[in-house]
Amino acid sequence: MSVAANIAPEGQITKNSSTKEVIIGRPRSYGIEILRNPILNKGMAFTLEERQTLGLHGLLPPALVDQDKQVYQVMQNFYRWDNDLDRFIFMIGLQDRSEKLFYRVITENIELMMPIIYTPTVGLACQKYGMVYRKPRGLYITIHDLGHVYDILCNWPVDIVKAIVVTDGERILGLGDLGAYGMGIPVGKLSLYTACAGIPPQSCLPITIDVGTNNKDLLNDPLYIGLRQKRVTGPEYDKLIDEFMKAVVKRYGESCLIQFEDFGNHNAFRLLEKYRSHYCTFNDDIQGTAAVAVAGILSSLMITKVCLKNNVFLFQGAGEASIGIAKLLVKAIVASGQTEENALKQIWLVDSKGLIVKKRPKGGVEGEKVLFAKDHQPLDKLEDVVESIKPTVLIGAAAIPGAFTEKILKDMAKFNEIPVIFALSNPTSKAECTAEDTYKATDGKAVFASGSPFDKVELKGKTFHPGQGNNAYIFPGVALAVIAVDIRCITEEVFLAAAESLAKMVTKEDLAEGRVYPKLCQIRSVSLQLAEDVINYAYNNNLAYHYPRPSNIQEFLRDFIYNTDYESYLPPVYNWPKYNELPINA
Ligand SMILES: O=C([O-])CC(=O)C(=O)O
Ligand SMILES: [Mg+2]
Repeated sequence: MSVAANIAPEGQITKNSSTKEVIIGRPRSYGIEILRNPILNKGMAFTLEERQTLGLHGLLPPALVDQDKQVYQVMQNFYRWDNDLDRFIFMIGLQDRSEKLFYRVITENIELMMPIIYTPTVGLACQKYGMVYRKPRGLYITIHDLGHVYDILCNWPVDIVKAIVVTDGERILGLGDLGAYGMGIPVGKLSLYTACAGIPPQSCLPITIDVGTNNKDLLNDPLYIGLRQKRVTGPEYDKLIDEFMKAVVKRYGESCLIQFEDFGNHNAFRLLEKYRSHYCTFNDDIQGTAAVAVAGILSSLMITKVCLKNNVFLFQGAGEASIGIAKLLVKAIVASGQTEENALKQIWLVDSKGLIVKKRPKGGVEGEKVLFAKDHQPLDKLEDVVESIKPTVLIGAAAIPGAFTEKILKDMAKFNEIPVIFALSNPTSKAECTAEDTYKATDGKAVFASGSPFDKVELKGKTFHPGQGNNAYIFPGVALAVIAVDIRCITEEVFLAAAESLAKMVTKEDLAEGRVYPKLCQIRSVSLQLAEDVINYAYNNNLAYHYPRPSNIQEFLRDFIYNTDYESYLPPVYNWPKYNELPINA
């Protein structure tokens, strides 16, 4: 018998499935539901009046614990765990219990928490998602749901969603195909929407599109939570994505932002080109990463003092990140007054077949790579390429750990007074080299940044501060701008504006310490400033639909920002006359 069938009108005696006669009518109190709802739950911070009014009295221990003390209690628990995966599970548990407390803890301890709820730990959590999974968070749309995607979106209990992060799990960080286990990424990215840019969590929706996985380990994993089949590709895949895009607009309107995350290379570029001018969408791995890397390059040139047009850029990898960065870099070079032709000459790429040159013995050059193919003899090994073209800036984004060998790092220091080395692959285990390797091999001369965090390095009595060139400096601020002023077409120039904004926020002190990004502990104020700069760019270039243009953008944004303070659930006190003094109707 269904639960609904058991519920009788208030006070009526009925029978439940266990034949005992009980009063089942409307429960006297829904208080327990409030405690079970992470959006409403304040735990022991409910006041005595609230406990009595809401039917919570007796359901909680008698002590009152305000939010400050709850934060202290959370942190005490957090430090008890001796590994990051347990800390991740603990924090997700908190998110499931009390959303406001979760975001207060994350926001106030962002430097400590980001490596847990985001890269690198989120990567490990995705690899073990079958074990980590506790409660539903986000939507799963599978290839078998073709024709019903809108109905699934209608099952999401929130009617106003402003932003979706979607993955199909094919290339989760640098870890490859994790199928439905990839859900950790949209969830983690959206947590940063709130923690870094104050976007209310209720307006965010994580989605995993499950078309199967080609990861044999997962197909044999008894805990796997996704479809146990090979990836569906081709027209059927495209049909599902197309239906998904249309269903989002039907359910949430054309202003709903759709952030693509961790799709395979072949789909990422294709889908971005297909949808970018008709939908409010961007690809974080192509465009977000591009903006953060270009920002890092612009600020590292403040240290090296080599002007943009005199640099030689070499990319290890020619996938989403490398091509995205290379293309945005061309725009940055052109914006500094050079021709596109000259800008392209400065940028070299290496893929799995070696240096990208026009005539390759091992097959041709395709797609976006064609732009960057050079008239040069083919070279297979990165070491030979570095020796031959002598880059000033070396960027890794192909998830090949150790790709930047000691010889390469030493050569970079030989060819440049201050070499710039970015090991951007995630998580930490996939970085092309470590911060320590870099500083040691270059005798502390290099400017270094990585996608996932590295600790500071002590060398010969000096302290080096590696920067974290992660798109987390970009996507929350861009998303806030997009949502706040209704930007419906997110152009490449928006990301250039974001990159310039981020580079501008790097201070002289940061540069003096070799840091090419603002300190991570400032990421919240950085994201808000970046949002403001993007909003100004959008209004100046007719991209914002929100009308009229706010006169004070900071004040305007403040209205949007999620507040982690608990609200009172008691009714407001009205200034009415006493009831017995009210005139009585004749
Ligand atoms: O998630 C991150 O840390 C950065 C990113 O988008 C990726 O590596 O795919
Ligand atoms: Mg990504």
